[in-house]
Amino acid sequence: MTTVLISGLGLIGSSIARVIKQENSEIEIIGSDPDDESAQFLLEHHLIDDRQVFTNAVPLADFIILAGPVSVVIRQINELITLPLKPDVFVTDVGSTKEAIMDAAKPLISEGVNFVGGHPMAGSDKSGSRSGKLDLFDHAVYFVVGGTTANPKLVQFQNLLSAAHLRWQVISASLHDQLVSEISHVPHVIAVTLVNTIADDLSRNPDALKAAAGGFRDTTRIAASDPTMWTAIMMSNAELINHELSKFQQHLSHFQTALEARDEEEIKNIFKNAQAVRKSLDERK
Ligand SMILES: NC(=O)c1ccc[n+]([C@@H]2O[C@H](COP(=O)([O-])OP(=O)(O)OC[C@H]3O[C@@H](n4cnc5c(N)ncnc54)[C@H](O)[C@@H]3O)[C@@H](O)[C@H]2O)c1
Ligand SMILES: O=C(O)C(=O)C[C@]1(C(=O)O)C=C[C@@H](O)C=C1
Repeated sequence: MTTVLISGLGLIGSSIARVIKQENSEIEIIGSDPDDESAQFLLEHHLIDDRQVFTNAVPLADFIILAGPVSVVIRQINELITLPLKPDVFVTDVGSTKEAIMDAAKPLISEGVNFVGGHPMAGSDKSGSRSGKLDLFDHAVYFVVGGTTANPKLVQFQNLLSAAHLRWQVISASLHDQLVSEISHVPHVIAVTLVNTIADDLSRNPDALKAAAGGFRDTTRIAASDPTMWTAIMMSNAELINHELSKFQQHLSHFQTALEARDEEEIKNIFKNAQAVRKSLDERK
């Protein structure tokens, strides 16, 4: 019997459990999470078969999927070095940054443990196991760091997730973190900053926020995400995010200069450029 340990039964961990059970119901999934409510929900819905503490579950697992916040993933990788593991265990994670995680995994890898970093490029502003969905990852890119198709256990792991029809992409940790700083982390900071700016301005009239239509809602949905998860992401990719934020500030200053000068042509050029780029994103889908 194949045993999969999922540590972290929130949005991503529970969605992975759903995907595995969809086509591989015979696989035993052990869930591990300090949150009783998330674990209980998955047990009741037969999406995990058992719940155990991390240290007890690790020696039983053929596949270990670390799905807690990035800071917890790093802590658990360090813990794995001290725990008894099955000789051919495959260890992976789903964390949103990869350099810090791959660095933490170096001692484990040099002990011969089959560790491959991972990151599904799909998610939501919701958290917890109730929010997980079978189709959360449908046709999404799934980044793989440190793995090749010559790794039979990685291929088995990919087969476990076949119900999600993922688009697997091998990438280096540094390129990954650069890319996600631009397409995920900075957008998050901007959404959060926008909400806080407006909230300050509207503090004496809270009902005004309820009038917000699609524009505000679409640009700020992700600001409702879990602060613990996002703080861990910021802490582990701070330098690149900071660098990208400086570029953002330059673009913002450029826009302000054009606005102050009532430079109609430049304002329209800025909008035209963004429109073309944003439309091309939908065409490529
Ligand atoms: N939310 C997204 O959109 C998204 C997308 C891709 C990857 N990720 C990454 O996936 C990971 C999980 O994110 P999520 O959205 O599922 O968050 P979540 O908040 O829904 O779930 C995280 C879970 O980890 C649990 N946890 C905390 N400490 C733990 C510990 N010591 N041992 C075991 N579990 C522990 C929490 O109780 C919670 O249930 C993060 O590393 C995140 O960066 C998130
Ligand atoms: O769709 C969302 O709500 C997300 O925030 C998903 C999202 C992102 O696109 O930034 C969030 C974090 C991840 O690591 C990957 C995906």
